[in-house]
Amino acid sequence: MPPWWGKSSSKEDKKKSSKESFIDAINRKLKITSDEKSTSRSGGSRRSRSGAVSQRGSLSRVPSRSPSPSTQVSRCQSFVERPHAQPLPLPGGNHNVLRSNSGINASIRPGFDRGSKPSPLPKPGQFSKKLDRVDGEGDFATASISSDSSIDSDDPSDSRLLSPLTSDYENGQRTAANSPSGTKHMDQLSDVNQESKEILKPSNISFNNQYLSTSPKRGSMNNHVQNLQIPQRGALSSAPDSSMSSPSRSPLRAFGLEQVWNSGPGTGKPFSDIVFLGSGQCSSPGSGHNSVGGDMSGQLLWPQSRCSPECSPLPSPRMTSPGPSSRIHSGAVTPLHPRAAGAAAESPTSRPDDGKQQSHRLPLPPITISNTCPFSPGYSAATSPSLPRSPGRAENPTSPCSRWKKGRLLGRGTFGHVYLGFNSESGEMCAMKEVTLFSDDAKSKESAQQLGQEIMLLSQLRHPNIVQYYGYETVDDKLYIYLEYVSGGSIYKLLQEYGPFGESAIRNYTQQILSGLAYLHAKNTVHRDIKGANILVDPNGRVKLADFGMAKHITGSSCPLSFKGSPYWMAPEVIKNSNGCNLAVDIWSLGCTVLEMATTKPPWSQYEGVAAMFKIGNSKELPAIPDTLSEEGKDFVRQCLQRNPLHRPTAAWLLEHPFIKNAAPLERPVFSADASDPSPAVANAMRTLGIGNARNFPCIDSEGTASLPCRALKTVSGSSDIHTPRNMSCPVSPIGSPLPHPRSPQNFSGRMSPSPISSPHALSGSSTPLTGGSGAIPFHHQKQPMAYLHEGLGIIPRSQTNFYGNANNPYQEPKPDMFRGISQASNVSQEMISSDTGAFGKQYGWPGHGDHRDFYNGQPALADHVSQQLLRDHVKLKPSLDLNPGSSMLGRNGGI
Ligand SMILES: Nc1ncnc2c1ncn2[C@@H]1O[C@H](COP(=O)(O)OP(=O)(O)OP(=O)(O)O)[C@@H](O)[C@H]1O
Repeated sequence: MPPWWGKSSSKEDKKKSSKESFIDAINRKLKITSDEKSTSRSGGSRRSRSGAVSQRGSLSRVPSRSPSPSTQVSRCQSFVERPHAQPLPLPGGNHNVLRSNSGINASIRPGFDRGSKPSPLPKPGQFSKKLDRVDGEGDFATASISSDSSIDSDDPSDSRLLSPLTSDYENGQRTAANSPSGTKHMDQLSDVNQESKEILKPSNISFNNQYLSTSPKRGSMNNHVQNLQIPQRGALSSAPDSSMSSPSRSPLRAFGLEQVWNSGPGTGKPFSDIVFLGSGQCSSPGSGHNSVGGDMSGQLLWPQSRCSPECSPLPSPRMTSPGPSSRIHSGAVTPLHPRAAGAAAESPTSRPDDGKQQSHRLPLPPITISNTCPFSPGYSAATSPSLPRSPGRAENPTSPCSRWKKGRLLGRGTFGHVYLGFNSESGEMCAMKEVTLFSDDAKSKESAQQLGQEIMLLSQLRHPNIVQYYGYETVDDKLYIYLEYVSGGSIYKLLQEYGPFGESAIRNYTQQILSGLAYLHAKNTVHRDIKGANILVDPNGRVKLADFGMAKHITGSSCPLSFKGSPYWMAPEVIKNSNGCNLAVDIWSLGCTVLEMATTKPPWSQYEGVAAMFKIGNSKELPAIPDTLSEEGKDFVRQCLQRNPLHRPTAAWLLEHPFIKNAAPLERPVFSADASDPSPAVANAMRTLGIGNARNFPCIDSEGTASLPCRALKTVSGSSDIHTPRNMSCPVSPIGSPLPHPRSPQNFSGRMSPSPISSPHALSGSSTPLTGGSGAIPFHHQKQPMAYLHEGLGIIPRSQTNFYGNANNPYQEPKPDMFRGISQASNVSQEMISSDTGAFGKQYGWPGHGDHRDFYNGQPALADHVSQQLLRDHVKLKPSLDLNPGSSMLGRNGGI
């Protein structure tokens, strides 16, 4: 028995106990009600109409089985994703195995792996030796662990750029070109270390220059893996550090200072992150793993030591999540449940007599039924009370969400891993974000609250340019968050694959990003991690904001200091810790993202991480802007990159910028001739929900300012006055559009073949330097009295206009003629805007001056008007639904 098993009993007990509290905390956070439970249970008849439904009632309440194998094995799950992992044998041949390289055409292929042979099980001793050897090599890291296991290919700091151990799991090819970099970086680390201490003095950058010392030895690792790897207070974004939670992370991939310092273009490690800890907890770079999470008191971390099993072909028994396989393309993410998957062949901790645990339906029915299955009538973001786990549930295919099977790995993030989910009954797909919960950490309660807050926030969002949240559930020690599946990958990935976008694509994508941001900001919520890696694109060219791990609802009462984001996209005020929690930080990041789309790199990428942050935070310089962008594009970027956040236009304003207004529409409309019909999956879900005529399902326009029936889209899709009807996807379709694919992103840019990543140095030679925030902007200086649209909240007299009105922001000199045409906006939008503005303005004295919108207290600001309208429309059809924003209705809608 491996040595760690000796401790597992007590630790497992402890963990189990703590997990309960963790899950309870989430459930409390999401306001579980017995009504929800009742509702979902009573939905059996309705569920029966949908293949996607679950049958909660089948759950038994048999006490939990012995915990040791399941959790141990599940932690080793990642090993099956390793490059050389063999397909697991599927006992009984009765498997529903998802194997798909495409991820889109996943199909159930019973017995697919029947001929596969498991890899020989490594002996524990071998494993220990391997670790020890690795440890010995890993002492270069003097302090702890940073970062996550994220080798998400979407991430600019993708491990492919860092290590030969990594590879493009999309292409299934190892990327060896950068192989020397890792060693080089390690060698440089000590020098860099000293340099960083200088650079990171508080006088320069406002965060604590503390290093979390931990031993690179496994002793420390033990502590890590026992903990819920989610940063504490305020670190929504900083998910559990996967390097800790998932030792599978390669040290060469570790994101810490070593990457920041070596992330310049010459290093092949662009856009790496510095990892800050919130009060000692790990936070890790965002999916880009260039994200910085944690509060300003965060601590700078050193990269992960070489404890990573990636140094070893053997899986760590302490893996908390699937390891960052460099051949994830292989689709080798086993559909087996973690308890079965890792144990069967890959894990040294597996037990040969565990066959009865090897269910092939993933995820297994939850131990704690947090909510019902997405798309099921009983589904709700709210949850039902925990239920004891039935040992027989693995064999019970009728439990909630049991029809959702975990497919290939889509990407990795700070919180965990994202898999394709497929419902073999309905054919629906979704993205399953898997987060491993370890809750014996003393601060797990707080972490649970954060995670619950993120889920709560997501559940409130519904917009065609925001990845739709469907719901969540817990299975064993894992939390699954179900999201709309966006199959096209991220902008970052497209840039890496196809090179810079053409201006037409940039305009179009930017418009959609802005639409999502306008909606988000209207809810007084800041994303805080806008960048190419966090923006997904579907095959129709529709853009979806994703990764709300750092999102924050800004309440009027407090705005804690935050140091969140991805350094190269991070606004100066965030780095300088001066009012870094404001909506305008997203606008800055958007400007960086526009440059990223134009050049494949964010601004200041010619500087290594900390130097770039220093530049951003302290220099008056603004980045070069490529001449490939039009004057309108350059101006748009200048608007976004104004150092003073108060001078940055709002998202709603920017939607009227010529760069956006003149954006060419998609070649093909999102909606076909029969555009009034939602996708079959949605229609099916609606029927299941008993909502009524799917053809009248209301949609949200891109600004979150309107709620229109889908059928209206056909009419307004050609209108330039409403920003994004053509980009609407209404409503969320877990399957995707049945429409033929319009031009692909590469066709936007006209670049069919990958182009080399342009050097920022080269760019500087052919670019127009930006000179401060108020450069030569033609319309910027044209002043005339006018009304302003503030975050979609209404026409606001000039004298009251402020881009980001709040108590801390003095009014800004308006941007007069910038959006001259706004008052001539369509009647539809005008009506929607003005009708809401009055009430809101009266009630809150908008804008600013201390009063803040509080969408979460039931006050109907315009953005919420959309949700309210949605709900009202639903209620007309289903009067029994609860309109209370805090009720399960929102979650239920979100589950469509
Ligand atoms: N809805 C989705 N559809 C398709 N792929 C997705 C989806 N959500 C996430 N992914 C993939 O998974 C990756 C990681 O997801 P995401 O960034 O949301 O995780 P995270 O843990 O929140 O990351 P971060 O470290 O940035 O906080 C993405 O880069 C993307 O490749």
